[in-house]
Amino acid sequence: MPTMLEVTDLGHSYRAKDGVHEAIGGVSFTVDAGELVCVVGPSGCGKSTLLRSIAGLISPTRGSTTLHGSPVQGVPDDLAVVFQDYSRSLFPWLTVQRNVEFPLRRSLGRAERQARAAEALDWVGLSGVGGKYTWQLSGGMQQRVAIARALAYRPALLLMDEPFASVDAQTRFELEDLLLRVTREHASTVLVVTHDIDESVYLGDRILVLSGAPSKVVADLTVDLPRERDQITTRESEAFVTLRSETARLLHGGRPRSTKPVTSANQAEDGQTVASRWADAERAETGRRATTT
Ligand SMILES: Nc1ncnc2c1ncn2[C@@H]1O[C@H](COP(=O)(O)OP(=O)(O)OP(=O)(O)O)[C@@H](O)[C@H]1O
Repeated sequence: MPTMLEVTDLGHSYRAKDGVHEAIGGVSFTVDAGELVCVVGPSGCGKSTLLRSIAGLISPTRGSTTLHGSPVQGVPDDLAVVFQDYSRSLFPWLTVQRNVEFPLRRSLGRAERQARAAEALDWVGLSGVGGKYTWQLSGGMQQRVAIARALAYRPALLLMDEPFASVDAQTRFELEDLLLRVTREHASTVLVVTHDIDESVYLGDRILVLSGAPSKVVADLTVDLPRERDQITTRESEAFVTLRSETARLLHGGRPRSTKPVTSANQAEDGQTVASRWADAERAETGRRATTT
């Protein structure tokens, strides 16, 4: 499969009251067309910053991103983002149908826009609710509207930032299955940021494990599970349990089991160096938070 996304030595620093805070410390990876890649990392390591940089919403302080070969400078036309907080990303004064049509208003005529929105609502099982307002729907249904809106746009890359963190556990499972079904049916390329290790294994073709800030890729794990997944049998399988443990171990500063570099694109780092820097960063972050609260 051709490379859809190429992130090279991406770094971002914020100006803070007490100086400069380096959130991302030089991250490199690629995502092939049709892949679903999950990004996990400790809280505050810069996952959202990474996603916002890839989306062109902020300018990284170093490195570069290309989307199907074109440098990302500003928000690319063929990219869609789904955020955790659906209540802030959907417009309460528009109907569900109009919300889904909204990003298409400049690129398509009315009839085609309506057809695309209706089709996307059908993909997410919401064909009957196009005339309702978003506030008349449950949280899970609202997030399905947000997913439909992103898919109707037919993006080259779908970015998702903790997309299911605001719904209850049962709805989360349903939305995970919905995402797997619709993105596979449409061969979508997806990058999902999540803090949930189980979710990263359940959804991903690959998992990128980030260190604490300034974050780096400490492991690029291939999810060796059948593409057809099931909330019960997949989660019970030995391969799932093993990969979940390995991801958790790496997240808590364990050394990558492999002695070879974690990704060909990532600057090779010694696992011990990463682990100890991670612990240092977490201690610094805890101290920083304690002094600011
Ligand atoms: N606009 C900003 N200005 C200054 N610092 C920021 C800004 N946004 C984020 N940060 C800091 O950058 C670091 C990374 O934040 P980010 O939200 O990207 O992390 P995260 O891994 O997504 O966090 P979480 O898992 O808690 O959602 C944090 O220390 C955060 O406080």
